[in-house]
Amino acid sequence: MESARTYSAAMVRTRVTVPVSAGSTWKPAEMVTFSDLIDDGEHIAVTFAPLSSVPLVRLHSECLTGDVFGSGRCDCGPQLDESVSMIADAGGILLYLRQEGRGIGLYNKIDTYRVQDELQLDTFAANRELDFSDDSRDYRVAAQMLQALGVQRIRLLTNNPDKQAQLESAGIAVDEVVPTGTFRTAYNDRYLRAKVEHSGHTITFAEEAI
Ligand SMILES: Nc1nc2c(ncn2[C@@H]2O[C@H](COP(=O)(O)OP(=O)(O)OP(=O)(O)O)[C@@H](O)[C@H]2O)c(=O)[nH]1
Ligand SMILES: [Zn+2]
Repeated sequence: MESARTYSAAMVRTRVTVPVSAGSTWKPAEMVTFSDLIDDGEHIAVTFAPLSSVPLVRLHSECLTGDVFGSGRCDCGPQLDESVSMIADAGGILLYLRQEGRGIGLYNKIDTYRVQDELQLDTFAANRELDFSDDSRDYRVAAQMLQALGVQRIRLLTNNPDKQAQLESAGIAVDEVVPTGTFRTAYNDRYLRAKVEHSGHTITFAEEAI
């Protein structure tokens, strides 16, 4: 991967409008693809009008098990639904980043699930058990996508401080961080607590039993 200073500008490749189901209605969304992204991934931007000069933006890392199949082991599916609704209402951009398993890929993530179950490890310890780093995601590609869309300042929808830090290092001004909801279940409670302990996510836990 090229360094932050030397990567070339990405360009918009194709824009198409599709109707997207958001809440109880359909909203037109533009699906945008790119050329010359630094990691050669097929990342996609989904934009909803109106786009203000400081749009609401979500960087969502791919999670096939949660986003598509509704797995309750994580909070990705409900976070994605919430993001689409909020951005469809307010206008803004969802960057759907093909960073499955915090960057290690789908099969490796499922291997870490097996290790979590067999050795009673949390999500980060299981990565290390299989010789992966805690989190291999590089968000410079998201900065490139925003710059290709002409966006320099954003309101960022996340609980993950690393997304803000990496975007700012790559030249995107984060004027405000908007927290996502807390989508806690009996199945993902340990996963959410590990995110707070290991990567400093700001997640508020209600005290009631689940
Ligand atoms: N390696 C690994 N990856 C996981 C596990 N559970 C979920 N993931 C991945 O974690 C990522 C979560 O992505 P996001 O929801 O965008 O990021 P986040 O760090 O939780 O930050 P915010 O949701 O923005 O607060 C996805 O790529 C999932 O596939 C796990 O147990 N192991
Ligand atoms: Zn997930």
